[in-house]
Amino acid sequence: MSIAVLGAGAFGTALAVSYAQKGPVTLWARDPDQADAMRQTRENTRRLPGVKLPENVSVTAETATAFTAETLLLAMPMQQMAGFLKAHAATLSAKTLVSCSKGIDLATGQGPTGLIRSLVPGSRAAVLTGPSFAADIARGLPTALTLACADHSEALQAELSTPTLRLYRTTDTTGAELGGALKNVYAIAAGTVIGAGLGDSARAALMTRSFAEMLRVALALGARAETLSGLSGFGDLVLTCTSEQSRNFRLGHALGSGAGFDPSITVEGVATAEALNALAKKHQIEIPVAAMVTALTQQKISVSEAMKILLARPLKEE
Ligand SMILES: NC(=O)C1=CN([C@@H]2O[C@H](COP(=O)(O)OP(=O)(O)OC[C@H]3O[C@@H](n4cnc5c(N)ncnc54)[C@H](O)[C@@H]3O)[C@@H](O)[C@H]2O)C=CC1
Ligand SMILES: O=C(CO)COP(=O)(O)O
Repeated sequence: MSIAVLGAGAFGTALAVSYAQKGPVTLWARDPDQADAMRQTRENTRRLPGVKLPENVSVTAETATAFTAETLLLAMPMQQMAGFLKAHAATLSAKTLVSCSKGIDLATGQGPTGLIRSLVPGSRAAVLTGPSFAADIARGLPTALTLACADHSEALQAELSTPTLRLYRTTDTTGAELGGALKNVYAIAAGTVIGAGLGDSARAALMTRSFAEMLRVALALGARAETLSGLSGFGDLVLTCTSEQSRNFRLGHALGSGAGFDPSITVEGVATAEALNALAKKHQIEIPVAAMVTALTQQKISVSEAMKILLARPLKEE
C-alpha cells in the first residue's frame, strides 16, 4: 500500500517523517513555494523546524502526484477540509481517506468522517487521533493513537503503525473524532485557569468536569463511552490540558494572563467551541465549561466573570 499526506503543516510533516521509516511517502503542500522550499532545504522551517525530511519523503504541490497513493492522510486545519473534499471529490472517491484533523466543521456541525461520507461517498473514511504532538512523532518518541474506521481495519492498522507509533483500533468513528475535537475546547479552559493563576487544583477540577461534558455530548451523538475513556478522549484531554506544547492550552494561558497571542497559529478549539455550542443547543445538552470558552474567545466575558458563573452553578450530585 502507498501513503500520501495531504497538508504540510506541523502534523502532516511529522506523519510523513514517521511513515518514511516504512517506505516512500508523498507529502502534499497546498502552496507551491512552500513545496519548493521544503524540497530545497529538506525541512519545514516554518511549522516543524529542526526536523530533517528523510529521502523517502517526496514533497509536491501537485494533487495528481499525491492522489496516486491508496491511503491519503488528511492533515489540514478542520475548517479547510470541506472545501478541499468538495474540490477533489471525483478523484478521491475510491481512496481510503484518514482524517488526522481535530475539530467540528462550523458550517455543517459534522466531524471529519461525516464530511468525508457526505462529500466523497465512494471513499472509505477513517480517523487517526489521540495524544500526540507533531514534534514528538517526528522525533520518533513513543506514541499511542486510536485508529477509527467503521469496517474492521486490521490491514490499515498494520499499515499505519510503526515501531514507535502504536495504534489501537475501534469502529466508533463518532467517539474518536469527538474526543479529539472537544478536548481542544477544554484545553483552552485549562490554559485559562493556569494563566489566571487559579492553581493546579482548579485545573484538575476543570479537567474532570470537562470530561463529564465530553462524555455527555458524545453519548448524545451516538458515541460509545469506552472510546471517550480511551486515547482519543481522556488521553488527549490529559495531554492538551497539561502541556505548554499545546497551542490550545497556550491560547487559554494568554487569555487568562492577559498576554497577546499570534493569530496565525492554528488553534482548532476556537471554531470547535462555536460549533459545539450550536450542537449542544440543538440536542439540548448542558455544556457550561464549553459555553464559557466560547464566550471568552469571543471576548463577550472576562475570565473572572466566567469563573464566578461556573462556581455559582447550583450544587448537585456528581
Ligand atoms: N500539531 C500537532 O501536534 C497536531 C495537530 N493535529 C491536527 O492536525 C491538523 C493540522 O494541524 P497542524 O499541522 O498542526 O497545523 P499547522 O498550523 O502547523 O499547519 C496547517 C497547514 O495546513 C495548510 N493548509 C491550510 N489550508 C489548507 C488547505 N485548504 N488545504 C491544504 N492545506 C492547507 C497550511 O498551509 C499549513 O501548512 C489540525 O486539525 C490539528 O488539530 C493533530 C494532532 C497533533
Ligand atoms: O492535538 C494535539 C495533541 O494531541 C495538538 O494540540 P494543539 O493543537 O493544542 O497543539
